[in-house]
Amino acid sequence: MDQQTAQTQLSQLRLELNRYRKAYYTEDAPLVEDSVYDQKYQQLLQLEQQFPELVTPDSPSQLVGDVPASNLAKVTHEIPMLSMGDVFSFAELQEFNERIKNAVGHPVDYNVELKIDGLALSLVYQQGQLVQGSTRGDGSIGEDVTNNVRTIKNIPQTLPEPLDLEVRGECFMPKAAFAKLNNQREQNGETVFANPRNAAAGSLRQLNAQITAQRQLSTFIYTVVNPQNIAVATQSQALEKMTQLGYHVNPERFVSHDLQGVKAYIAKYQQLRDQLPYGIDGIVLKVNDLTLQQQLGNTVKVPRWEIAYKFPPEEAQTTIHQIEWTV
Ligand SMILES: CC(C)(C)c1nc(N2CCN(c3ncccn3)CC2)c2cc(C(N)=O)c(N)nc2n1
Repeated sequence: MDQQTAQTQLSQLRLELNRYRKAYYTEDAPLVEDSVYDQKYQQLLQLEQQFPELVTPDSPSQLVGDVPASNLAKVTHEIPMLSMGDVFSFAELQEFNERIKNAVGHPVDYNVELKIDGLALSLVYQQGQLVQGSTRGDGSIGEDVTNNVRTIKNIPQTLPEPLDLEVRGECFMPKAAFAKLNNQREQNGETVFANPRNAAAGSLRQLNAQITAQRQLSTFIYTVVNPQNIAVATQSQALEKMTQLGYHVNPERFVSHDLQGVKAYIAKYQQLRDQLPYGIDGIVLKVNDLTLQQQLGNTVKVPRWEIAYKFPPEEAQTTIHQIEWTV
């Protein structure tokens, strides 16, 4: 069968199966016999194994393999994990900059960071000991993944200072680990993950931490929730301090005094994107001065002092060019 036919059949099967699932799980009114659902589902799995590049995140096969959220204990975030405003053009970044300049009354420095394509993670430490790891969830209530984060090698279990701290970052699966995992799953006749972000989410949200331990997850930490505890005045100093405390912080960052530097950074990483050993889906601009961040405050869901610039979706990856990166 050629890819085109497979694509047509797969989208038809996804439509039917998602419709059956919806009827079965939400309207509690099955449309077809289980045997019909299973037969079509097996058809989908076989086609996806033959054409893994055709797997999409909305495929019914992407829902298995990780624990349904309901099985993990819930965690309430004392400080909500806010969303990020998104823009899709440099002109919109300039508007953002103008808004900030008007609100603050003068130009400001921005800390510019890569936007890692993973899932947000919160880590709580008491007296320098890791006591809780949780996912973002809906921003207020996430899932307890403490046992699972203890298996992630670049998360410090103990800090060099007895600090009470909450840090947040992105949990991701490196591209090489993702390729290896999907090959293994294909060999074992299991479903494959559509992309590294789904693979990271499915691997982190496991009831069995031993499964997480085999998935080579990684993190980049990007914020301290209570920076007053580490005596820093800017986002860039906070990231330096977190590096000293043993956290894995993304090195591709810099402080920009104007948007020209940001423009060059965007061009550089849009070029380098498919050579990075991890997925990115844009860049993040943050007012560097933490006092100004407080003054600017947050809207209900989004801080006023940061903005994410999203790259256009990456074309389907065919090969992964790896170059040595200091990560
Ligand atoms: C601390 C703030 C709120 C400014 C913040 N929030 C972030 N995020 C919030 C929204 N998130 C989210 N996730 C799912 C649904 C809605 N929002 C996912 C993370 C950041 C994500 C990255 C990254 N990916 O590399 C980053 N370098 N800095 C961030 N900084």
